[in-house]
Amino acid sequence: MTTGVRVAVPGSSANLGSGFDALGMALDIRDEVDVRVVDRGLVVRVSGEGGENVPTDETHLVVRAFRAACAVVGFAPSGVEFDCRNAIPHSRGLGSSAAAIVAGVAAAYGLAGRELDTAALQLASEFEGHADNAAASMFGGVVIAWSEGGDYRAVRLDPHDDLRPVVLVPSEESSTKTTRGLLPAVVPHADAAFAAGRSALAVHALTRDPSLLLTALDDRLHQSYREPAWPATMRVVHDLRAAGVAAAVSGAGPTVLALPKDGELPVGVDVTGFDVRRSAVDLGGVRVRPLG
Ligand SMILES: Nc1ncnc2c1ncn2[C@@H]1O[C@H](COP(=O)(O)OP(=O)(O)O)[C@@H](O)[C@H]1O
Ligand SMILES: N[C@@H](CCOP(=O)(O)O)C(=O)O
Repeated sequence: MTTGVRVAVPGSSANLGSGFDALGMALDIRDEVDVRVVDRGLVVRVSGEGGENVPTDETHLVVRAFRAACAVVGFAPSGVEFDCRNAIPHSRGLGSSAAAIVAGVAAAYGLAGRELDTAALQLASEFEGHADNAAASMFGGVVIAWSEGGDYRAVRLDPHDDLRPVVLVPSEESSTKTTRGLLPAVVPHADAAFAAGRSALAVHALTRDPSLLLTALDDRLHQSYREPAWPATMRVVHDLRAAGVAAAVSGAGPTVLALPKDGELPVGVDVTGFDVRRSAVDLGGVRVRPLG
């Protein structure tokens, strides 16, 4: 049995505008976690993003997901050490929590010599509360995620080669839990119909015809309700869209996801206060390899 694994897990952008809680895309920004089985105890070391804020005991999210996955695969380590090197910004809508959870699950499966399976996606999605980010981090590419009678499921799609994501990351944080609380219990039927059409179109635009992205990423289910949490984000989304760039709030915000035709943002859109990062779609999802 392997006594150590290195896990590299991508962040993600969920919703993709019109696909609230359903669509996700993996991004080429990765956290890396080394997990080693030792004689006893628990050690958690964290560097990079969130290093000063996350706990370093059993309540650490990677550890919690690891323990839960160990129970699923029947693996009982005597002791364990975690070295977390984080690159995915926390609480910005780039799927850091899902990535942490997928890292913990993948580490447990890797140490037990098991391939990731439907139970792994189920566990990661239950932890997160929705499967869009978790499936993207697990499988890479573009995902459609759904739940059925309590079971979380997802399919992975190959993104169109021309997708050149740009993420605009503000310094302010926003908790996904908090902004889910801003969503109404019901929406107008016309908005639901709009969302059904646009999200179906988004699947085509993301995989076959990016010229349709501007129309396809238009949302009526979540962004406007959440706007009070991040007005500057919505101003940038509106300005980019008015300039012809497909843009949406990434996940539950406050990052903006843009998919400009050539990967370049137009001059003239004021992005002051945002760290503009050119990215790429991560195609492979979480990677696990033995540690030497
Ligand atoms: N790599 C990580 N290690 C430990 N905890 C993490 C990690 N990433 C995220 N978290 C936890 O998840 C919270 C952010 O989750 P959330 O509000 O869903 O935002 P995000 O969009 O970044 O997933 C952080 O404040 C932290 O408590
Ligand atoms: N569908 C979820 C996605 C949350 O993504 P995150 O990266 O902000 O955690 C939602 O919109 O609540």
